[in-house]
Amino acid sequence: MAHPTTPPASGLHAEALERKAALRRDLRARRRALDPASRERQMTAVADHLRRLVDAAGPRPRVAAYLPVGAEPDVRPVLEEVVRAGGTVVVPVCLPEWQLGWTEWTPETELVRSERAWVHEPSGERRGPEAVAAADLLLIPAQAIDAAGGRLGQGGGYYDRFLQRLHALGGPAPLAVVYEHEVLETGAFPTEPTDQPVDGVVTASGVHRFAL
Ligand SMILES: Nc1nc2c(c(=O)[nH]1)N(C=O)[C@@H](CNc1ccc(C(=O)N[C@@H](CCC(=O)O)C(=O)O)cc1)CN2
Ligand SMILES: Nc1ncnc2c1ncn2[C@@H]1O[C@H](COP(=O)(O)OP(=O)(O)OP(=O)(O)O)[C@@H](O)[C@H]1O
Repeated sequence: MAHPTTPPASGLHAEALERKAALRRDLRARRRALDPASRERQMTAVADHLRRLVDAAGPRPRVAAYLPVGAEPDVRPVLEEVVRAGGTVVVPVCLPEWQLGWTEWTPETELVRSERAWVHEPSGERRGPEAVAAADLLLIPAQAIDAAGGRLGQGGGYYDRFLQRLHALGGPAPLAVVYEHEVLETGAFPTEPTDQPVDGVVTASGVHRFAL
């Protein structure tokens, strides 16, 4: 049997989950249809903003980020620069029960297809949330962010569960990285009590921090 990519829906939330699933399909299609010139322009600007955030962390920056899949914003060039500059990068790995573990990454790290989600990840030693709590910068993927910092992800609830655990440890403020058209008005997607907001969002327009 194939591994389920999303947890079973409880009856109570079924309607909200269906609305989110429909919006996810639209957003995926829009990402794939992005004009290559616009994608390129946005990624260049995003990389400039990310470089400034990394520089502000001082020497040997410690960054927790994601390895992009599909048409997700490509943060990899900046992650490569972090490693070249003597810093460290940790990336997520999908564990059972929709939990995220973390593992160190360099441009040489071999990636394997996750058994649990449509992502590639390193097969090295798994670390817990303390690997991220020690980071200077935490970049997370999203399909959309609303004007209050609400996050629409891939639907696994991986980051909701993880951010809840991270907050108990302190740790860096999570920043989502998305395309400009993916910052939506509040109410554009339903939020649930378990949804963990982000502290800010990085787009081509800049770094915007929400008043939480
Ligand atoms: N890069 C990345 N890593 C991540 C996540 C993520 O969202 N992005 N996750 C967050 O929980 C976890 C994995 N969950 C995922 C669940 C579904 C899909 C997926 O079906 N992706 C589509 C379309 C992606 C797009 O273009 O927007 C695909 O690849 O077809 C990806 C990740 C952990 N690692
Ligand atoms: N801390 C939690 N404990 C139990 N269930 C949770 C928790 N956080 C989220 N969930 C459940 O996980 C499911 C998926 O959540 P949601 O649609 O918010 O995923 P997402 O944030 O888009 O996904 P991802 O973080 O993987 O990108 C929902 O049914 C939600 O209720």
